[in-house]
This record gives sequence, structure tokens and C-alpha cells, in this order.
Amino acid sequence: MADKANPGTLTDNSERLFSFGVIADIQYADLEDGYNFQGSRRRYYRHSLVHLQGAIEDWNKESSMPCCVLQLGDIIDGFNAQYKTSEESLEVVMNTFKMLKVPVHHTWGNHEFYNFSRDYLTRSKLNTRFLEDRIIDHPETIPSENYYAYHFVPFPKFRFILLDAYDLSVLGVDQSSPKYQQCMKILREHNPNTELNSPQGLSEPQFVQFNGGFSQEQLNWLNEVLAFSDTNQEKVVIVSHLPIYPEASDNVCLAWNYRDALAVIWSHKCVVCFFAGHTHDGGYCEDHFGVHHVNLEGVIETAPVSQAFGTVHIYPDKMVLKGRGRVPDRIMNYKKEKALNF
Ligand SMILES: Nc1ncnc2c1ncn2[C@@H]1O[C@H](COP(=O)(O)OP(=O)(O)O)[C@@H](O)[C@H]1O
Repeated sequence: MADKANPGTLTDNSERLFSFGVIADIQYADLEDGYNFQGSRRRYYRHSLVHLQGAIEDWNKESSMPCCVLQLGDIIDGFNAQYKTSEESLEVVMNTFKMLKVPVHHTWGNHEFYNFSRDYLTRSKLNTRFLEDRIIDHPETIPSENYYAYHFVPFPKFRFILLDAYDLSVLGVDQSSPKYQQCMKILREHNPNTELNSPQGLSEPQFVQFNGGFSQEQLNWLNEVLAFSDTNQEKVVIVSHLPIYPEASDNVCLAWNYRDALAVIWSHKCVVCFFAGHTHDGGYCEDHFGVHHVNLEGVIETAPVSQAFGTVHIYPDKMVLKGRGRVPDRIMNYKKEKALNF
């Protein structure tokens, strides 16, 4: 929980192109503090809203205003469903986000599905697909309605892709639906435990009920968007609630078919970094293909004395994460041949 000694001295403003904000796992609930399942980490359900307010104040005050904020999922806690406060709590958090002067892109995590069905989410303010950019004459880059994913271009030559890591999941879908049956089959094939949230004894511990995965349809779409970005020499940032790179994450927290997502990403040269939430502890690794995997520290497990959010500044040759509180600063260089000429 140690805060950084010397944040903010990473680089100068001279060649900065644009910036964006990142925040993960707010998990707000109007409840007393609690603990995670293992009882090892305190969860500050009420204070998470204060953390969000602080983050928004900082982003609004930044000298170069971020173009947008990426909310990496789990915006309210699953406990809200138990106390029948889901809609009320979502309203409280969304009203807080209204203070932000720039658009926010909302990702969906497991806690969204503890509180709401997929149909409800699709109709809710958490569906920010209206912020997508469509590529004229390239219909293969338009996502289908079967999953919640889209892409947008906040700055020329930089494409952001928001992925649906619960596209394959038993959460939020009608138990009588074929999709539920298909996903339950996948889960049970990999997890023989009676308690499907338990990874005990699993060779692939990510196959638990609180995770999910990417359908082949979504991966095919991702492949098309990345092919377009390669052809047009774009840089790509990908966002998902679930992480996909084992060395940057707790193995239990990975997307079910993280290898399939990696295979698509690694078959293209355009992806610079992959942001995820879910783990709460944070993590980072640059993979062998030069993709930077950042797991953001979760707001919910951040003590009131600290903070957990960041601003990413984009330069022609790198992205620089300026973390606040327990989010560390990171310099994420593009591979040499990938540096942009501006
Ligand atoms: N090892 C485990 N065994 C059984 N159930 C678990 C285990 N870990 C988590 N769970 C359950 O899975 C659900 C999600 O876990 P939780 O840690 O709260 O997720 P998140 O980190 O997304 O908040 C909770 O209902 C929790 O009780």
C-alpha cells in the first residue's frame, strides 16, 4: 500500500499528443467496510465513492485534460443485489461521474452481472457503445449485438478497443437460454467442484464462475479491427475487465480463454497495451511481443489515506501511466519499429 515517493517526474509535456484516465473496481455499496473472500484484504465499500470523487477532481484539474476515462468494470458491488440497492447505488455512482468533464467508457465486470442482467445493462447508462467510431466501408469492423464491445479513435492513429470478457459466462444470462447451457458446459468441463467459484484443484484455475471469456465471434471481430489498424499504422489500446496475461495477473483472475485472445493480439503488430481490472492487487508485464499488460489496482481495496487511479499520457514513442496512490507510474515504450513519426 506504499505510495510512490516521487510521482510526476517521468517526462515533460513538450511532445505529448493526448491523455486518458483509467480507474478500476470501484465496487461502491453503502455498507460498512468488509473483506475479500480470503479475508486478507479490507474492502472500503462506502469510501470507494470518495476515491472516485477525488479521481474526477484530479482529472478535471489536469493541465492537459484527458480525452476520456476508461472505467474498467465492477462499478458497484454485488452486495447491492442482496440489499436490493443495485439501481440506487448505480445512480449514486453515475451522478458522481457526471462531474467529470470528459466522456467515460464503461466496461462490464462480474459485479455488473451480480446486480443486473445483460439485457438490463444493454439498456442502461453503463452501455457506452454510442461513443463508438465506425469505419466507413469496413463493415467487418462493426461489432455484432451479441456481445458488448466497440472501438473508438480519440486521436488520429490511436484506436481503443473495449472488450466483453463475459461474452462467454453463466452470469447475467437467462438460465433457460442456449448460451447459458453452452457456457455452463464449458465451465463444468474445466471445473468439477461443487462450488463453481472455487478454483481448488484446477489445472486451469481461471475456470471459475466469477470469470468469463470471449466468444469466437468476438475474437473474429477483434481480429478484423486489428487487421484494419495494422494496415493503417494505428496504435491500439485494449480494455477488458478480465486480464489475459498470466505474468501480469493472479492465475485465478484470467479470462477463461485468455490464450485465444493473446493469439489474436500477437498476430498483429498494432497493440501497445492491454488494460484490465478484476485482480485489485495490480500487476504489470511487457510480453514477448512488446504488448504492455497493465492490471490496475482496484479502488475497492484502497485505504482512505491512499488513492487508485491513473492518467496515461501518449507520446509519439511511448505511453506513460502516471499513477496516483497505490497505482505505480509506468513507462510503456512502443517497439522500435512501431514509433510514430509526428
Ligand atoms: N476460493 C473461493 N472459493 C469459493 N468461492 C469463492 C472463492 N473466491 C471467491 N469466491 C466467491 O466468488 C465470488 C466473487 O469473489 P470476489 O472475491 O468477491 O470477486 P471480486 O474480486 O470480483 O470482488 C464471491 O461470491 C466469493 O464469495
